[in-house]
Order: sequence, then structure tokens, then C-alpha cells
Amino acid sequence: MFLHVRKATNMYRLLRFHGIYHTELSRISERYPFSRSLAKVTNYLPAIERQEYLQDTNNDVICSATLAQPQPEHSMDTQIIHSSSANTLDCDNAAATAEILDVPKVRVTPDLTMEKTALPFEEIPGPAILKLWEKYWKYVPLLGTQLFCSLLINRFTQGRLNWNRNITPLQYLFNEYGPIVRIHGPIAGNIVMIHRPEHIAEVFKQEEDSPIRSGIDILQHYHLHYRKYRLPGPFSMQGAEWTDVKVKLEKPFTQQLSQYFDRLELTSDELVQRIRKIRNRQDEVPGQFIEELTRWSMECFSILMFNRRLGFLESTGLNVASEPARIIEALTTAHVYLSRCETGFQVWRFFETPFAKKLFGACDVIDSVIGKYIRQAQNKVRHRTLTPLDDKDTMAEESSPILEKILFNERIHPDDITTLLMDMIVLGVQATSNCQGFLLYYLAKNPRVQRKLFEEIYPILPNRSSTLNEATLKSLPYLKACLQECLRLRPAFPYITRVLPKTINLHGYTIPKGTYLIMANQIAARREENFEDPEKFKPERWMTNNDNPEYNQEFSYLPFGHGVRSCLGKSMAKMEMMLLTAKLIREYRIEYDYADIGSRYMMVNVPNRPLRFRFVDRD
Ligand code: HEM
Repeated sequence: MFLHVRKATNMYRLLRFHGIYHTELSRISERYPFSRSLAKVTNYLPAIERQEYLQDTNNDVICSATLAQPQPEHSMDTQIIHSSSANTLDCDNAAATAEILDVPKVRVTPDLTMEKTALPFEEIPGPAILKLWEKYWKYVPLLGTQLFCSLLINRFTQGRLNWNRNITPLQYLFNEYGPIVRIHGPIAGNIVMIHRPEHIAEVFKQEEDSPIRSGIDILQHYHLHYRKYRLPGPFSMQGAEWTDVKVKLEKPFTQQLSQYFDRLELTSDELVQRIRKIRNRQDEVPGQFIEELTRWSMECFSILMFNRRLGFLESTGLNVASEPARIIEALTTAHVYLSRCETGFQVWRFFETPFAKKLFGACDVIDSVIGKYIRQAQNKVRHRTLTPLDDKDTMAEESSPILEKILFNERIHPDDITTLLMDMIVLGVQATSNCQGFLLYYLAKNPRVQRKLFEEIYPILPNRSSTLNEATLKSLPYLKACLQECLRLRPAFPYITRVLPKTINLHGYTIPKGTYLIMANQIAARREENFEDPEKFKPERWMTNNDNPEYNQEFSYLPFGHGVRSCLGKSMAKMEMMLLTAKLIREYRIEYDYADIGSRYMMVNVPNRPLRFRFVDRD
């Protein structure tokens, strides 16, 4: 009896997977009385349904999840039983499968009620992690924050998602459950994860004026509750509040860049020179070379924002008490503790934990520096408004730094600017320096690519003293391709998140409006379907002409996100990285002799080993 019910249950689930429910089932069974399996299903229907109900209410989706392995087209025109469907049974046994295959291959003529419909949201495969604690613990690094939110906080924060991501468990989930995975907490907070470009495209197609995505709660807490500012920060602001600010920031952030080109180039030259000072007799730089890149990235940021070179790359090294040294120390500390506070259970929500204290202390240092330069800019702007402008001053005003522009022209409140700049430093500057680290690594590991890049750069920079300009930088397609390829393999942010603004069908499932979606951008960019030899660093793949694109890259490659919520610092970061790479490759042959470097997720992807490059002089 037990075995019969089990076999019949499998059959019942398979039919349900194909969209055939109770009433249809009875009807089909009447029409095909010779089908033993169908008869079994109908005989044991009450028992099965009771069991299914219990399972549903228990939230145990292990069986139904595997049963509902994605089958994109659920056509009722297809034979209801066929071998590929049988393969989808994960929790069946051989006998049950044989029994299913016994069923005559019946073509069911659909009636209107049996039309191709998307499967309900609850059928999306995924782990019932909160039910199975031993499974749950494995996901803590990935989901801790979200689950905690889901359990305790989500309802009270209007569903703001906070999320700690780690690539390995996510890949595991896709391997286990297919291209669309649902994770559900018992109280609130369903998350759906996807990686296929066509699914990502469908999500972005729904995007409206003010897309919502996950924020960074600890930074939001710092701004709103610890410092009592008005804004939660650029990554956590949502809706019209953020759209208004972003519109004001976009113009100065993109159009003002050109005027800083020369100074950004000088900063690259400074790092080129500094490498001579810090490398050893084997031309190898110290293991903490990533810190040098952070200094370079921070110097670029200060030039662009404050119109100042703060001296992060002083060739004589930094005095520990100096402002640049304190900023770098604070930035490194903030990065470490930001990542720790966002990981796992967010105990800081209940009391100020030691990690939160360290983070807030580091943020205070950055906050005071930003505050100082904002006050200076305010004084300058005040002075300018009191003094009538002559022609020279008009020019000066036009070329004034981004900070003055957003204070003066856009009239953004100083406190709000502090909040914006803080998050950009903590995440944007870190993203740039770590991506740059990966780019140098890939060049060091691929001498053929490096040689080809040098051959492209050399005619533009024939002498050590030669300089670049925006036009010549843009005339280096192979350099751009190298950067693109690096961002494909190691995007700073491996996931992009959105809250779905409308109900959609994805992969044959209904995804309701309001669902949190994780789009696994890094996984998409490393799949064979989307990129040939996906694990190889092959900049050539980006050199194909646009009329004949080798790949449909648009939604399988999103290192800066997409749409209105895409990265604000994209142009800035790309210009800085291309400039520095061109200068370094002109000057040095870069080598790396140690174990392969992978990435670790610390709110941004960071190299998991020291960047002990050798910088060997070319001339
Ligand atoms: C290589 C360096 C960088 C990479 C790969 C990168 C990537 C990203 C990504 C993937 C997003 C999310 C986009 C989305 O959800 O669609 C983002 C958002 C953002 N980035 Fe960047 N970023 C970089 C550098 C920077 C820099 C240097 C800044 C600022 C100085 C910056 C400022 C921002 C801001 C403010 C947002 C939030 C935009 C919004 O929500 O509308 N980023 N970035």
C-alpha cells in the first residue's frame, strides 16, 4: 500500500508539474481507464493530496523542487508522459519510473482550462533552508543577512533587502536546482536567483523610472542613526528620493571628467615612479601591493571630487599621522568591518557590536575628511557668490570641482553630499582598486596579451615622457578589450539585485511583483553558452566588429549593472583604469610567479592572494 501511494504520488506530481490538476486528472483517468498508473493516482488521490498538503504546509520543497526541475515549455500538446519528464524525477525510484514509462503514450487534447499556463511561484525549485537546519548553516555566509531580515526585520523595513553574497554557494544552488532558484523564509522574503541572459533581460525589461534594489544596511544605519544624517546613502536610497539626487550627480560625474584627465595621468605617473621605490632587487613589489592601488584610486577620487591631490602616493612614503595615511588606514578598516557586519546574522541591529564600532570609527575618520573639504568648498562658493564674477572667474566656476558643482549648482545639502561621498569611497574606490589588481594579474599571467597590448600602446607613448589625452586613450581598442575581459571574469560586484516591479513569467514560472531577484552576473559571464572558452582571458573576443557580434553580450555581461540604477562611477573608473594600465605597460613588463589568484567576496570581489608582481623595466 505504502509503495503504491509513493508511486502514485510521483505520478501525481509529474502531472501537476505539467499543469494537470485534480479535476483534469479525474477526467483523463475516466477517458483512459486502461492506464494503471493513472488509475493509481486517482485511487490514492485523497491520500496523496493530504500528503502533498502536509508537505506544502511544512515548507519542505525538496521533493517538489526536484520534481519541478525547469522545463521551459510546458506545452499541453506534448505527450504527458515521456522519458525526459521521467528524468526530472529526483526522489523517485527505478520501479516508479518504470511504472510511469508503462503508461501508454497518450496525447491529451487540451481544452481551454488546460492551456499552457505558468507554474505557480511556489513550484520554483529551491532549498527549504529554514526547515532543514543542517542545510541552512551551509548557507549562512551567503544568506545570513537576508534570512535574518526575512525572519525578523523585513516586515518592519518595508522589505529592504540586505544581502551578503558569495559566489560558491550560489553556483551550487544553480547546479542543484536549475537556472531559476527560489529561496524562501518562513515569514517573509522570497528571493529568486537567475543567471540566464534572457531571464535577466526580461527582468530589466520591466524596469521603471525608479528601480529598487538591495541596500547596504550597516552603512544606512551609520548615516541615519549613528550620524543622524538625512539620507541612507546612494546604495540604499530608493525611489524618487534617489532618482532626484542621481539626476543631479550624473552630469558632473560624467561631463566634468575630461578636465581632470591631465591630473589623473599625473597620478598614474606617480604610481609608476613609486613602484621603482617599493620593488625589491628582483623587481618584486611587496605583497600588500593592493594598498598601493587603493592609494592610487583614492588619489584619483580626491582629484575628481575635491580638486586636490592629497599625496596618497608620496614617493617618500606616508607619515602615519598624516591625513592620507589616516584615510587609507580608515578605508582599509572600513572595508574589512563593513564586510563582516554584512555577513551572517546582523547582531549590530540589537547593540553596537565590536565590529560595528570599528566600522563606525573608521567611517568617522572618512566623514571628518569629507566634512573638511565640503566646508572649504562652501567657503569658496560663498566667497564667489559675494564677489561679482569677471570673465576669469566665470571660467574658474565652469571648471570648478565636482564637489563645488553639486554644492553650488545642484544645491545638494552638505550632509547629503557627505553621505554620498562616503559610500562612494568605501565601495567605489575599493571596487576600482581591486578590479585594477585583477587586470594587472591577468596581464601578468598572459604574456602574449601583454605583448600585444604593449605593441598597441608604444606608438602612442613612444617615450617615457610622452603623454596621453582622451582621444589617444580612446584609440586603444585592445586596452579597452583587456579591461572588458577582466571585468567579465572578475566583476567587482558578482550580483545585481532588483525588486520586481511587475508580475512576470520566467522559465515557465510566475514571479510575482515585489519579489527580490538576484541576477548572478558573474556566473552568466562565465558560462559556455554565453562566452566561448569562458574561463580564458581572451581580450580578442571583444574586438569583433559590431555588425557581427560574436556573442549576445548585453545581458550576460553587466559589470556596471544596467539601466537607471547602473553604476554612477562607470566612466570615472574606466578612464582611471585604462590610463594607469597604459602607463604601467609602457614602462614595465609585468610578471607573476606564484599560485593562481582567485577572488574572495568582501562586498566587492578582492584578490585572494597577495599581488606580488614583478615590474621589470622595458627600456
Ligand atoms: C571598476 C569599478 C566599479 C565597478 C565594477 C562598479 C560597479 C557597480 C555596479 C555593478 C553597481 C550596481 C549597478 C546596478 O545595480 O545596476 C554600481 C553602483 C554604483 N556605483 Fe559603481 N562600480 C565601480 C566604481 C565606482 C566608482 C569609482 C564610483 C564612484 C565614485 C561608483 C559609484 C557607484 C554608485 C553611486 C552606485 C549606485 C548607483 C545607483 O544605485 O543608481 N562606482 N557600481
